Formats: sequence, C-alpha cells, structure tokens
Amino acid sequence: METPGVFILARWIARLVGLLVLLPFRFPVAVGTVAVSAAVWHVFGWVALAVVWTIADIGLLVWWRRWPDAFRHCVALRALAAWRWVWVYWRHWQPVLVVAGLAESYQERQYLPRIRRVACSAWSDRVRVRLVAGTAPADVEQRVTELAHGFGAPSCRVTVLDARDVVLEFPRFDTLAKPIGALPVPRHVDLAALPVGKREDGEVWRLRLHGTHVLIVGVTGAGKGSVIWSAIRAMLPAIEDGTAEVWAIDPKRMELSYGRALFARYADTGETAVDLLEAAVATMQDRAARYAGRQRVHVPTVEDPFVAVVVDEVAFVTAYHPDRDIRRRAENALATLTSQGRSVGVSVLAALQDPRKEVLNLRNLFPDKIALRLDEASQVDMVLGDGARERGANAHLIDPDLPGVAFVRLEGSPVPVRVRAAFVSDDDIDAMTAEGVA
Ligand SMILES: Nc1ncnc2c1ncn2[C@@H]1O[C@H](COP(=O)(O)OP(=O)(O)OP(=O)(O)O)[C@@H](O)[C@H]1O
Repeated sequence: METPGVFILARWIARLVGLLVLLPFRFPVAVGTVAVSAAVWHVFGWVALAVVWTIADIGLLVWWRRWPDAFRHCVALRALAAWRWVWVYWRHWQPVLVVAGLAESYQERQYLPRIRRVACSAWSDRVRVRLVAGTAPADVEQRVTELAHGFGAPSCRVTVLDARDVVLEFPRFDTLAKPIGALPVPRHVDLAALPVGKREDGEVWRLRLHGTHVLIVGVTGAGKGSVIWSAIRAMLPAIEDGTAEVWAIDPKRMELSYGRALFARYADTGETAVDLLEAAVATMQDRAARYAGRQRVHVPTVEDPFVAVVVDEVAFVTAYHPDRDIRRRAENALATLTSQGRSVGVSVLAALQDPRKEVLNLRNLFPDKIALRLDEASQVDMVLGDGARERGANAHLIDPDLPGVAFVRLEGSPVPVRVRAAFVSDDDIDAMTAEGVA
C-alpha cells in the first residue's frame, strides 16, 4: 500500500520544525550571532549592524593576538567543528554509512546512527555518535577503514563511551609525517616513562621499561632501531651515574655495535648471547634471593642497577640459530627473565621481525608491545592483542616512507595510539658515547 503524499509532506514539515527548534541548542553561538545581528539590523539599521560587527571583529582580533591559545580553544576550533559537522559529516553521513553497511532497515524504514556532537582538536575531529538500538559498537569498529575513506580522513579510531555511544576520531592531517629528531636527554630519568617519540595528539610518547618487558615488532626497515636507541638515549644519565645498565645482544652486528661503549655487556654471537642471557638470569635470581621477605619493589641503585637486556632480532637466538642447544637455552633464559625479572629490576627490550607463534613462543610473556609496520593484517592482533585492528591499529597499512611510526596500547586504555619514534642518528650516538664514556 502506498503512503499518501500528505503524510510524507507532514513528516517532512515535522522534521523541519524539529530541526529549527533544535538548532539553537546545537549551535547556540552561531544562532545567537545571527539572531542578534538580525535584531540590530531590524531596530537600528544596517549602519549600526556594520559598527557592531566591526567592534566585534576588532575584539576577536585583539583576543587572537593577546591570548592565542584561549582564542583557538574557544573560537577557532569551535567554528571549525561547526563547519565540519555541517560540511563533512552531516552532508555525507547517509551515503557513507549506507555504503559502509552501517544503516539498518526495519519494516522498510532506514535507521542510521545519529551524530550527537562534533568537536575539533588541533589535529583531529571527534564525532560522537548514538548507535541504532540493536547494533553494537563492534559493528562500527569493523568498518573503520570504510568510514575513514568515506570522510576523507587518513584513519579512524573508535572509542566506546557506553553501549550505544561511541566517538569516532578522524585525524585531519598526519601529525607524524615529518621525522622527529633525537629528543633531548632528560635531566632526571624516569625508567617508567622514558621519552622516546611523539604521539599523534602531539604529546610525548613515553615508554615504560622498569617493571615490564617490551617487544618491538616490525618488518625490516620499519624503524625498530629508532625505538631501541631512543630508549637507550632517554636512560643516558642513569647509565652515566651507574643506576642503569644496558646489556646488548646484537646478532646482526649493525644496530647496536655502533654504541658499544655504552653497554655494560655486549654479545654478537649465539654462544655469547646465551651466556649474557644466563648471566642476566643469575643476576635476577641473586636479587630475588636477597629481596625475599625484605623488599617487594626494586629501586635502582649503583649496587643494584636497573638492567635493560636489549635484544636486536630476538628470533636469531630463539628460532634461527642452527644450534638446537643454543635455541633451547636462549628460550629458557628469556622465559625466566620475562616471567620473573620485572620486580627485581631486570627488563627485556626485544626487537622482532616476524611475530608468528612458531618464531617466538614467548610473545605473550612481554606485557607491552609496539607494532611498527607489519606484513599482514592478521599480525596486528598477534602483536597488540585481540580487537586492536578493529579499533583502527592498521599497522599493516603504515606507509613504508614513515619508518618509526607504530601503534601502541597505553597503560589503562584498550584504544591503540599511533606514535612515531624519534630518530637517533649516528652523530647522536657518537655524542652519547662521548658523554657516556666521559
Ligand atoms: N624513527 C625514525 N624516523 C625517521 N627515519 C627513521 C626512523 N627509524 C628508522 N628510520 C630510517 O629507516 C631506516 C631503517 O631503520 P632501522 O634500521 O631502524 O629499521 P629496522 O626495523 O631496525 O630494520 P632491520 O630489522 O632491517 O634492522 C634507517 O636507516 C633510517 O634512515
């Protein structure tokens, strides 16, 4: 049965009235400005309106020059948000969501998630969305690539606020497109928050090393070396004063040999690597025996320094080495270190190219993982845990021209964050070695 035209017309009129009633609540400043301008023009004429606008513009100009941050926060970003709400999201909402498969139908009516708010930060748009009853946030998480393409953004990330409210975050441009030079060496070393790069939101990316173990995964050329070197650089003052030590395993003899003078121990063959790992286990067990019943947390001192066991290409000793005995001993030592070393100040920072289980059985013993550029989509969840790719951690799509870009999970949040490691050049390492040795 066809719906009579009069009902369709009535529905459109009702929607228009609803929109007009809601408009002042959604865009109070814009509606207020138009209303006041219309009132001034109506009562005093256009000359008065021009004077009011000129005064307002001068006021805004002074505000912008005098308090640029406040102006940006209160005026510029809000105006941008209103513009993008209407021009980007509201205009394309229906076609993009229908094509992405997020529109639901019931009794021949189409139901779409509703935009509740759009807010802009300096680098991204945050679109708060109310989902259609009966759908789940996971449905949106599975369509992040389509949504990003649909709204012309480089990526899309989903934050779930509650069962029916989600925030879609669309970056407007890539804040990590330019390489980041080596960060300044911190004066006071916080081993639980070493500055190693930049986050997509402009904040410093800090890496916890004390009290955890970190696995860096990425294809060759993805920039694993820059994460390792940035972490070592951030520890430099502690290495100098003897409260931290780096024990390095460098099977490729390329990455770490350059800064050899900074390391308390160094190994570059299968045999010496296993000796080093077993020595770390012995240190760990000695501390555990001494601390038993007396102290539960390790505090780095010159007597008991924090030991960072840095392994470049850990699969060399656990999977690729031709000697079975070396592989077995290395795996045992790594398993012991990663399962017991945290509380006694022995941490492992390991790099790995291939995250498949057969290559490294110990993957899950590393509480913190960093996903640089990966080969396959299926590897993302292997590294960052289930659901990471659905939440937008497309590490397999990282541009090969952006080495050092990675996805990580920060403490206390399941949402993966895009980061870029600072690049520590050979000259920087030379300077560090000179300082460290001095
Ligand atoms: N954070 C970074 N920022 C900018 N450029 C970088 C960064 N990291 C690495 N690069 C560039 O990419 C190149 C390859 O990086 P690197 O050797 O660290 O990769 P890798 O993942 O360690 O590779 P492999 O597994 O082959 O050792 C470097 O020579 C450097 O030019």
